[in-house]
Amino acid sequence: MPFIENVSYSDLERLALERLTPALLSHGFCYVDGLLGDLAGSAVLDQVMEMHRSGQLQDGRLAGSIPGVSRKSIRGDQIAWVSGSERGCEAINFLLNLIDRLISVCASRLEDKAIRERSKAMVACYPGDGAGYVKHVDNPNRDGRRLTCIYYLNKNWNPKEHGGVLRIFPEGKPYVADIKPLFDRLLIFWSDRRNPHEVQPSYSTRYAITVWYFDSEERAQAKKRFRDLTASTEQQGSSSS
Ligand SMILES: O=C(O)CCC(=O)Nc1cc2ccccc2cn1
Ligand SMILES: [Mn+2]
Repeated sequence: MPFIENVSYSDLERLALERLTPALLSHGFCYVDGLLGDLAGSAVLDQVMEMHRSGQLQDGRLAGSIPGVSRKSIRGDQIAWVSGSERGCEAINFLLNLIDRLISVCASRLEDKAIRERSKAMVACYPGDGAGYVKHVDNPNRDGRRLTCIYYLNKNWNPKEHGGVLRIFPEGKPYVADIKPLFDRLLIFWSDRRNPHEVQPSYSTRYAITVWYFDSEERAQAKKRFRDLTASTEQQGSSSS
């Protein structure tokens, strides 16, 4: 299905240079509305809704379980990881390519030039049962994730009625930033301790697609630490058995 590329590269480049990069450097986060336009944005929404309808979204996992604390009270999202090449993800793939182009223009001017790779896309749905996501930092311990990019898909979202606001608590700043998860809105922020954030309880179905861009050096070091850790635990395991 051919998509109308409603933003030429120059628009995209201008958006990245004149708005996204300065905001990331001064505030540490920024968002853009009307990224794809209604036609392409709705095509992405339709594909996400079909994934939800067909049961492809599963409960988000926690790093560790806490006895007596229900997972849903910490994070109530249902997720699926997609590369974009799957059948039925063509519009999602179009979105990911556009965000890749935006970030590659930004990366050439941001504090580190090593933003070269990204995660798969995490398609997320908060089912609207009052679940949210407690305050957290995406990358508290240098796992390689540098930028968090979240594309929201929620038409006619009214926070007074539906909640679901993403609240960012910028480190060291006297204010918080309340971001409504509005349709065709792209939010970008530094993934590390500069941006603790929470999703407030959502009372309507709330869809979003997230990708994380890695700093290649930090990612390589994190992978090495993980390899060393698993090697040493296996060694201990074999020596104690
Ligand atoms: O939907 C939003 O507005 C943001 C939700 C959010 O922070 N999701 C999220 C999801 C995550 C999944 C795995 C690992 C870390 C994660 C960190 N954050
Ligand atoms: Mn997060």
